[in-house]
Amino acid sequence: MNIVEVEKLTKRYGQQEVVKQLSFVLEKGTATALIGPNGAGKTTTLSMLASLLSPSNGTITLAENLTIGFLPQYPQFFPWLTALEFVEMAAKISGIEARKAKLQATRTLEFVGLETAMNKKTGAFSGGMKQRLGLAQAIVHQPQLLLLDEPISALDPTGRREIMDLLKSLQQDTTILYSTHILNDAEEMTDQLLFMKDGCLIEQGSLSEVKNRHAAPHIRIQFQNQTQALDFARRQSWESEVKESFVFLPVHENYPNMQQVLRILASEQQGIIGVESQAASLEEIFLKVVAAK
Ligand SMILES: Nc1ncnc2c1ncn2[C@@H]1O[C@H](COP(=O)(O)OP(=O)(O)OP(=O)(O)O)[C@@H](O)[C@H]1O
Repeated sequence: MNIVEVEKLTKRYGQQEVVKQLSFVLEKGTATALIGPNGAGKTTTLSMLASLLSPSNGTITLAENLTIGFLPQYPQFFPWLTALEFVEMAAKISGIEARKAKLQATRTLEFVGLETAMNKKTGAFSGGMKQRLGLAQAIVHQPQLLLLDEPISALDPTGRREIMDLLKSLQQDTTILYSTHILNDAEEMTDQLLFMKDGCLIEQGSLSEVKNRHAAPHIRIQFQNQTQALDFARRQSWESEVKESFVFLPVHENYPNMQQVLRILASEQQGIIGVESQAASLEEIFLKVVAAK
C-alpha cells in the first residue's frame, strides 16, 4: 500500500528549477534512501513532503490522517531547555496529551540513547547528541511517516551504527524516507533508492534492481605484476580488463563462473596471488550513475 505518492513534483526559485518533475511512491513500512551530491535538491524535496515548502508544480498525495515526523538537516534547539523539556514540548506540539507527554518524551530519549543526558541543557550537547535529540523530537509521537534529512552525517562510526539500528527497529511500524551521503550505511537499510542530481531523479529502484542495472559482479584475479596480468588476459577468450596487476572478469550468463575460472587458474604455472568474487558497492554505482548523467 502506498502511503505517499509524488507526481511531477517541481520547485522553482525565480528562474531556477531546483527540483524537477520528481515522481515516486513510498510503500508502507519501507525505507527509502534519497541520495545525491550537494545541491541535488534533497532537502528541498524533504521540506515539501514535510509541508514546510509549497511545490511550484506537481502533487504530493498522502494517505489519510498520516502522521509525519521530520528531522531537519540542521535542527535548532532552545539551549536553555533540557533535553526532556524540549522533547516534551515537541510531544505536546504534535498532539500528545499533556499528562502523557513527559512519559513519552522520557521513553523516547531512552530509546535514542540519551537517558543519562535528559536533564542536561541542550546548549551543552555535542553534535552527535544533538542528532539523537533531533531524532527524538521527530519520533516522539510515533509517526507513520518519518522524514530524515541526513540523520547520521554528524555521527562517528559507532554512533552511526547505533542510530541505523534504531531506525531499523522503527521500520516495522514506520515508513522512512532519509537523505544521506553515507552510502555504505544506506546499503543496509534500503528498500528503495532514489538518486538525485541537479533536481532530477536520475535512478530509482530497489538495491538489487539498481545493482543489476549498473554493476555486474566480477571476479578479480591478482598477479605478481602487470606483465603477468596482461599475458593472462591476452590468452583468455573472455572479455576482461587489466588494471595494474589485477585482471577483472565480468560475470554474467555468457561469462565464466567462479568454478570455471578456478579450473583455468589451476593450470596456470605461476604468478597468481589471489582470486576474489566482487560485487560493486553502492558508492561505486552512485559515482558511475552521477558521472553518466
Ligand atoms: N531558498 C532558496 N532560494 C534559492 N535557492 C535555493 C533555496 N533553497 C535551496 N536553493 C537551491 O536549491 C538547490 C538544491 O538545494 P538543496 O538544499 O535542496 O540540496 P541538497 O541536495 O539537500 O544539498 P546538500 O546535500 O548540500 O544539503 C541548491 O542549488 C540551492 O542553492
